[in-house]
Amino acid sequence: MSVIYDRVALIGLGLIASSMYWAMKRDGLAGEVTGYARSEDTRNTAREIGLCDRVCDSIAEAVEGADLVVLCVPVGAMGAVAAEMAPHLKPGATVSDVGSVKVNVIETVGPHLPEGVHFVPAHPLAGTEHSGPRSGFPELFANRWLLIVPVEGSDRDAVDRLRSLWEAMGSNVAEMDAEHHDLVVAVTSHAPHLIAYTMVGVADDLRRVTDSEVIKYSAGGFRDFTRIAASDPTMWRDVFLTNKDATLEILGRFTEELFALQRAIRQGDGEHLHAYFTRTRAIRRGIIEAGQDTDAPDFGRAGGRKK
Ligand SMILES: NC(=O)C1=CN([C@@H]2O[C@H](COP(=O)(O)OP(=O)(O)OC[C@H]3O[C@@H](n4cnc5c(N)ncnc54)[C@H](O)[C@@H]3O)[C@@H](O)[C@H]2O)C=CC1
Ligand SMILES: O=C(O)C(=O)Cc1ccc(O)cc1
Repeated sequence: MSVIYDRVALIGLGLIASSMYWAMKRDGLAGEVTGYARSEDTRNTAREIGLCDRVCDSIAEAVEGADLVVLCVPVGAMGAVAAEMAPHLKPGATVSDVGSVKVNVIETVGPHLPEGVHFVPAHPLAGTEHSGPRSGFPELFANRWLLIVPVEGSDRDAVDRLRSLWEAMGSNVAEMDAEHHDLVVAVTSHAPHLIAYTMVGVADDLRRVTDSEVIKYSAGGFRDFTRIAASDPTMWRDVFLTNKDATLEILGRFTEELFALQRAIRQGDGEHLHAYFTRTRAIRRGIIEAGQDTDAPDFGRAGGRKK
């Protein structure tokens, strides 16, 4: 594949930035890629493992001359990072990010960017419970969604170029407005993470069940919860603090439904439980039949896993 950006700067060298670097380098999508992380330890690790063509000791040096700058730091750090780099951006550069929340990032980053710099926020719906510079791998984005959230006046060419980079890294790209994005991910990602954190916390509190039993007898569902609950605490603290309204809205609805199911169990209302589970099963089957579950094994269904 051919070079899409001559110079790319990655700010924050963790799971997402390192996966982007390995994917871009594997397929020759970028010329020189510079990197910066706040901690010296992280910068040294990056140098040691060859993450980035040049690891810089300041943001100014990293973004100097870059055609694309991607902010890959926790959502709560985006505004401060944008303020620090803004005076050093090349006119005509594109600034993007990979944050899990979009309204807050647009509000905190946008005002710092000078005229003539194109802001194209984005969010890869791909990740793992691992973090840091050693955790990335080039296939992370393959067959995963990448949501682009253009801001008012976003330059069409800048959006299309960023889209072509993510498509070249294997993503399926869709565009969405910021409020809608934050509500969608509150349902599909943020509330589920909080539920997993809570369930693992409950198991940990329940002294009558020992840790070894929790691990030994974990069936699929709880095992997934423990994996999710091992995710980076800083990243997830920032997600909940910055996607507050949408997450609280979904958790409010969740609690109401949970109370209704709790009452059905207490009252022995099997009809309610059966009807509820029948409805949720139909939703899952609908997703698989529509070929929208890129994770599900392909049991010969039409469409199958996206290639
Ligand atoms: N981990 C995941 O599964 C996904 C994460 N995201 C988003 O991507 C972003 C990055 O996440 P990860 O790569 O997972 O995080 P990570 O924890 O692996 O890496 C974050 C990096 O940012 C650096 N950093 C933190 N504060 C900084 C600051 N003020 N200035 C410069 N560097 C700073 C850290 O040292 C670290 O190198 C977050 O905004 C997150 O919401 C998006 C999709 C999936
Ligand atoms: O590891 C998992 O199950 C995830 O859900 C990964 C993930 C985490 C945060 C995002 O904003 C997008 C994807």
